Amino acid sequence: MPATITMDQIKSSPPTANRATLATPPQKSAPAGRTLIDIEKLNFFYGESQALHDINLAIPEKKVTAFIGPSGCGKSTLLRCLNRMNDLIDVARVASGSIKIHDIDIYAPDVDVIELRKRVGMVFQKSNPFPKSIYENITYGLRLQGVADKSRLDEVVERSLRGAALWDEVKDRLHTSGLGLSGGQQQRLCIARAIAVEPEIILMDEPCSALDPIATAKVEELIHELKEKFTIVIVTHNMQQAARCSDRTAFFYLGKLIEYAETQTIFMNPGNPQTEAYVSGRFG
Ligand SMILES: Nc1ncnc2c1ncn2[C@@H]1O[C@H](COP(=O)(O)OP(=O)(O)OP(=O)(O)O)[C@@H](O)[C@H]1O
Repeated sequence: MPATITMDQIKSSPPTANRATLATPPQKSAPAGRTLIDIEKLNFFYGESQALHDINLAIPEKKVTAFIGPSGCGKSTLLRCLNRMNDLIDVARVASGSIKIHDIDIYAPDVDVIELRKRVGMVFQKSNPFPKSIYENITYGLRLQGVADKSRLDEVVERSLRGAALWDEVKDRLHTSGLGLSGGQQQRLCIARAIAVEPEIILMDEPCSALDPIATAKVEELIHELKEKFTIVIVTHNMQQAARCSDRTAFFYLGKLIEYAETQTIFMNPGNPQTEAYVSGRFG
């Protein structure tokens, strides 16, 4: 079972006073299920250019939440805010607002970012296995944490590969290069690598955009299975994929959250004309 984020795990010291001074947020759509990630009045800039405007979003646990919207609307930026990957970009900054996971502000100065990224894993658009064996790809994160026990590593490799629906295809070639797998297998290997360290949340940035329809179907099926254990947030350009895979959908336009609701509502009965125009293919 994946571990739950605790204060001790993602924080290196007790809460600071500044967290309590955040302004009361305006009302936001309530998620179906317990809120795990709570985004409040988030304003984000690249240099002088504002990429996200006053985002309020409550993401439920153990569900799949899709971010959709036309190119440049800020989907990936918001996704990367959730595990502070944007910290790696010099000009990027959260100007105001907060993102809380289990009620802990992940931008508080005392948060251990490495620990946060362990709890909030990421799978990218293009699969990026390390140029190492399948086995070493999966065990890399654990070894960094100092785990050396072979039977424990073997067990994690099998569990992670089974979890990523890849075990049967690779169990006889664990010590061959991960780069020798097909594109779809490589993406599932990256998912296996992400779940090996037992995150609670998995962020996926267009995970199927480089895959053919068969590999895409496998990853979509996998996403469906993974939500039993993990909270998943997925960015996708593919409307059908959002409709098939997700429980909740957030539609963004020009850096603003336009509508957030049950996926079925967004696609069948959207409340906003811009959402309606986008999901029906009239723009974007
Ligand atoms: N590293 C960066 N430096 C400066 N501006 C950036 C950077 N990354 C993204 N932006 C800008 O921020 C805005 C939002 O980009 P983002 O990539 O989040 O959008 P997106 O909705 O994910 O787009 P796409 O669907 O094309 O991937 C865009 O105007 C983009 O040009």
